[in-house]
Amino acid sequence: MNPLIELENITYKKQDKSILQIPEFQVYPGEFLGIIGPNGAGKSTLLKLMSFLDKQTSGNILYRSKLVPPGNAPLDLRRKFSIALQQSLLLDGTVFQNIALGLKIRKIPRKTIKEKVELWMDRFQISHLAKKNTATLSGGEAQRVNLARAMIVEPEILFLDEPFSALDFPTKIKLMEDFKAIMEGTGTTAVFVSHDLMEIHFLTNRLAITINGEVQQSGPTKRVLQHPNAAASSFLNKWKKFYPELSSSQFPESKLKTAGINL
Ligand SMILES: Nc1ncnc2c1ncn2[C@@H]1O[C@H](COP(=O)(O)OP(=O)(O)OP(=O)(O)O)[C@@H](O)[C@H]1O
Repeated sequence: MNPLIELENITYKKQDKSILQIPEFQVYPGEFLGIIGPNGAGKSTLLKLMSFLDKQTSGNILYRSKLVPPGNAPLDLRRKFSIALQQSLLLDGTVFQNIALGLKIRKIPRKTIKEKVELWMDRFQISHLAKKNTATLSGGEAQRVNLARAMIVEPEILFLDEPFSALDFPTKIKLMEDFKAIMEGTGTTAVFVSHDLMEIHFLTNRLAITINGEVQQSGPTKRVLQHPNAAASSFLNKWKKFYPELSSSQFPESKLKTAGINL
């Protein structure tokens, strides 16, 4: 399968400090790719480069095998992507208006916008909030609006930077379950930066462990978690206090089930 995005010999530096060095990395169609690693490892920077929000210092990024001019990705390409961050960054206005935004910018007819907003509010179970001002939403509601707003434009890739990390545990679990079902239903490719192994295990089917600006290991999520290399182990070891079974060959599905997550 041809990758959607390919990174070749990427470096990223700030004030002469090397932040990323990635000889090669790919995002494949239909996958839910997780990127995990310690603070400052370069996860968000990697996501910004792949979504063309920032420009690499050297190296090439290809989209569907075509070289994208560094720092100059065309608008029609950038419009193929959606991004959802930890802070939902909703505009003042109603839930309906916020979700409609991307379609309005694309000059979609009003009737189609209404139908699509209703569909996506239904999928994210927020139809009852349509007329509410976004300033009055709970954290979980706001993140549902944020994700609906990102998905309504039917992106080729959805980039997610810790969208669940500010939510309390029961809110997070319910949203992740609903979100997973939506993503499986649409088959949208996703790239998901997270600190949280539970989120990664629940949502992703491929995983890249990033440490000190390098992708230390990547592969199918369960395989990477069950058979981490030496560098990945040093990061994953910190999770042992939450998931002691991680040190054995069996990843702790029982623990997640106890936490209310069905795999
Ligand atoms: N614009 C910038 N100027 C200077 N340093 C930067 C800049 N952007 C990122 N960095 C540095 O690059 C490194 C990687 O940052 P990045 O935010 O990508 O890491 P991260 O893995 O996403 O971290 P976290 O998990 O804490 O969010 C950090 O040391 C950060 O301080």
